[in-house]
Amino acid sequence: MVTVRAPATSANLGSGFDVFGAALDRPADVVRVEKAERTTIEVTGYGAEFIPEDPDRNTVGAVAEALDAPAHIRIDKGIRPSSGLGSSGASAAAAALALNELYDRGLSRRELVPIAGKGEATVSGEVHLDNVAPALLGGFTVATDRDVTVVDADIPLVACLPEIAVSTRDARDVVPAGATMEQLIYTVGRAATLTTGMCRDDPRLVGKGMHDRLVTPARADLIAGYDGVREAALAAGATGVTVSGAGPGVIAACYPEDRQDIAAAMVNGFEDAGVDARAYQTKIGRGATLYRD
Ligand SMILES: Nc1ncnc2c1ncn2[C@@H]1O[C@H](COP(=O)(O)OP(=O)(O)O)[C@@H](O)[C@H]1O
Ligand SMILES: N[C@@H](CCOP(=O)(O)O)C(=O)O
Repeated sequence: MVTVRAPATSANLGSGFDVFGAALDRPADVVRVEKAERTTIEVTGYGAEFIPEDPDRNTVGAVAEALDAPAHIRIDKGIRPSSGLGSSGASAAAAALALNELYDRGLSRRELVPIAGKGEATVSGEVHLDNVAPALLGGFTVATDRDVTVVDADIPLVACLPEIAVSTRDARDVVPAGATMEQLIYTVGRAATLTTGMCRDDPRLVGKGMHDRLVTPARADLIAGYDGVREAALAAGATGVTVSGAGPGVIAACYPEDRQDIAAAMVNGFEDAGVDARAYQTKIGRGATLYRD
């Protein structure tokens, strides 16, 4: 039996739609695999009642197929589905690493990124690697269709998860079809600022670079209370706040000493809008961890 813990991830980080991603220190999914004649899936944990066990509809099914690695796959969800914290991607990444080990496929973590991406595509409708890349490789990742660049950044974060669901598929429908030259210049400036901040472990630059005028405003409309939560987090010391992935999670960058106040401010901000929420005080963390029993 092989067991893998794969972390939650926050994709986009505002200015890096479908490209930037960060592994979070917590929460995480745990996936256990055993060889079997055909793939079967069992799901327990946070939000398990909303996750199909049919291999054609669970992200791990496509991964098992792509690796030609039929298995009994047990998923213990630590990351709520439809959260914006890369829940579906974490399971796919964990399954890719676990099945690669179980069947001695010999693929590197980088080679497993597009395979895990196939699993992610079964639920979001399109391939995007910005969750599975950090889930497998850790750190801050810049994922394009050709390559993934990893920065082992050390940035404190607060991820706040309201008790509402937004599916990635639906949130992709509100993404604008195009951009003006002015919007492109603004986005490139912010993305470059964020990347520089990651390379320097500088929360101020990372927060500044999270600001986005293109995709985030459309998605913020799907999250009850978003504007109030953002204002509250900034007032409590956050250096930047944006929608995590496709939402409804909201992510804030900060200095370590402000993390607790920011977490409380964000939860209160959602409460003011009549929405229950929980906050994770976290930081950029490592990629999936493999255990062989
Ligand atoms: N292993 C899995 N873990 C989480 N969600 C899954 C999994 N397999 C399929 N799903 C489905 O994927 C959807 C959630 O994925 P998505 O909308 O991308 O949100 P998230 O940000 O949580 O990844 C839900 O409809 C859920 O039922
Ligand atoms: N780039 C994707 C990321 C979706 O992340 P998730 O955590 O919400 O699955 C998008 O923005 O659609």
